Amino acid sequence: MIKAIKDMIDFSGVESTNINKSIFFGVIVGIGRMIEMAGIYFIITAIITAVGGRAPAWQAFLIVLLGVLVACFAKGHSQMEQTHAGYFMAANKRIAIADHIKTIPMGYFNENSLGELVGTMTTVIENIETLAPMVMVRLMDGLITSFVMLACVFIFDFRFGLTMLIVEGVYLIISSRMEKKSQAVAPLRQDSEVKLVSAVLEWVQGMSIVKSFNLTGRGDKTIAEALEYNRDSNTKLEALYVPYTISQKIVLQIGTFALILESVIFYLNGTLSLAYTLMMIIMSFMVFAHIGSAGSAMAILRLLTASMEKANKPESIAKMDDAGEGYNSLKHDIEFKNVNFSYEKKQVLKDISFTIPDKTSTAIVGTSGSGKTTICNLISRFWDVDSGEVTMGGKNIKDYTLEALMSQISMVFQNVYLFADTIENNIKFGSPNATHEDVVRAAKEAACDDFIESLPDGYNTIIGEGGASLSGGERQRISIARAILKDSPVIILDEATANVDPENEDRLQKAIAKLTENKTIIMIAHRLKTVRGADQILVVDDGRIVDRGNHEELVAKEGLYRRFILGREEAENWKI
Ligand SMILES: Nc1ncnc2c1ncn2[C@@H]1O[C@H](COP(=O)(O)OP(=O)(O)OP(=O)(O)O)[C@@H](O)[C@H]1O
Repeated sequence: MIKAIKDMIDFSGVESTNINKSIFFGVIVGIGRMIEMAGIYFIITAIITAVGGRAPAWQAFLIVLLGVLVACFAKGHSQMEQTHAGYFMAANKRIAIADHIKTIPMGYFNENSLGELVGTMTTVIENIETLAPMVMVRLMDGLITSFVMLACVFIFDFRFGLTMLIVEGVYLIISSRMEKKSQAVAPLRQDSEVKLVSAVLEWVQGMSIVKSFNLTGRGDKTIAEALEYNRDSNTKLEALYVPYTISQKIVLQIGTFALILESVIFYLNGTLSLAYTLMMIIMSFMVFAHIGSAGSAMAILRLLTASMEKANKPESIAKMDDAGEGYNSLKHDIEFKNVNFSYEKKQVLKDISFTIPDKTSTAIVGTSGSGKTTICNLISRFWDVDSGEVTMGGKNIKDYTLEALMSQISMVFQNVYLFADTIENNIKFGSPNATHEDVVRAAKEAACDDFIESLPDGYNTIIGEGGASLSGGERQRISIARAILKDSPVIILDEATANVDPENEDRLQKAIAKLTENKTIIMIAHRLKTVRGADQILVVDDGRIVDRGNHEELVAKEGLYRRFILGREEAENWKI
């Protein structure tokens, strides 16, 4: 239990101050309750003895009122601090995870399900958000107040103190057994909740496939299994708790009964005054409330430690080495020197070497799966090379911080992802300080100003998640506007023209020309027109550069490129 409390304090970070404040106010609540009890005792004495008329009873009533006020005031503050700590520690954790995720290699997403991360960021942290401060406060103030009360009762009459000590001792032994027992089952429950989120996420993401291939059976089966696992682990945990919570309740009821019985016996044998007897009978219903509250918190303790372990996991993923410096070269030539690269065990790039001179354009062509996208991903350090090196501006890209490197590169992907936000914010994504005028200028240059203006809310139109409410071409032009606004010296284009209808192609070509003006460009191009204009063409086959040169040089010699061109000219109307 001590370790669990220590873990919670570590997890709460800067918010531990608020939790401590909440515990402090919790103890004040206990003191308020004790004042109430003292007031009740004085009322009883005043009524029984009737010495001094009505005044002592009214004065005693004021003491009870004081106790109630102290308890209410402290309870309110304790609750406020607790809520603040919960929401802020959860928010801090989510931000810390998000910051960490930005610095880990993309390989993590190959090996781990996205749902696992989403489940951690949502359900798991939400559990901690609502439960952790409450458990800490109940546990700490419950234990502290119970011990203070126990000490007071001991001083008042050691016979009652002894009974309370035995009852609370047995109660704590049962609670700690329950806490230990739940150690094995609680992580299963957390795991099952994450699995359920994963299953639902996968099902929703693949909805179009589910519909078009009528695979409802398979999708439903995955969700049904996740639900079953969730139900079983929840039932198992609850079943484990039941005998212990029943025993806890019985022990406290016996404790209350024992205190009442003792009061009656001691009164009858003349060792306890009537006033004390009545007060003890009333107190016997109140003295165990705090230990009961601590016990119920102990039941949730393991669930919380399991949640915290899960929430801490993403931050333990090894970061990419980011110890570099800022980008201080004016040049942006890129060089691959004997680069080898594998995704897990599969080697994809094999001893690749080439140079892209500053402010020139390079088209990468090759068969599907030959490694074109991988080359682009290594330039932006989405992954690190296995051996060899990639340099930019004459320095290994690992010698720059990730932020410095990414500030030099803009990417226009084949599948554009837009965030569920306004069009303006999507364009401003890489340049948060840009003004509205800058956004409009970039949109005009990317040939998307017309369609944006025709939308009911113009630049303030909210785009559906992933850009679902726009056509492929519209999404692509917005992503070009985003890149134009960022104005980086290096542009990576991955089949940027693939989604555009012939009508818009001209405008898009102009947009791309504007984007790439005076820049170092690497493009995975499918259109002959684009490839033809490149200063250099790299022909990739099975992870190797098998040919390089400009269009004229490459068509003049026998090789893969020439075969591509001749074959595709006939087959696909001049598309590579
Ligand atoms: N994230 C990944 N994890 C594991 N293997 C991958 C990953 N991405 C790509 N690969 C594999 O690496 C090889 C090269 O992929 P890459 O995407 O670089 O090819 P490409 O030439 O761009 O293909 P295409 O023209 O079809 O887009 C392929 O065999 C692919 O299956």
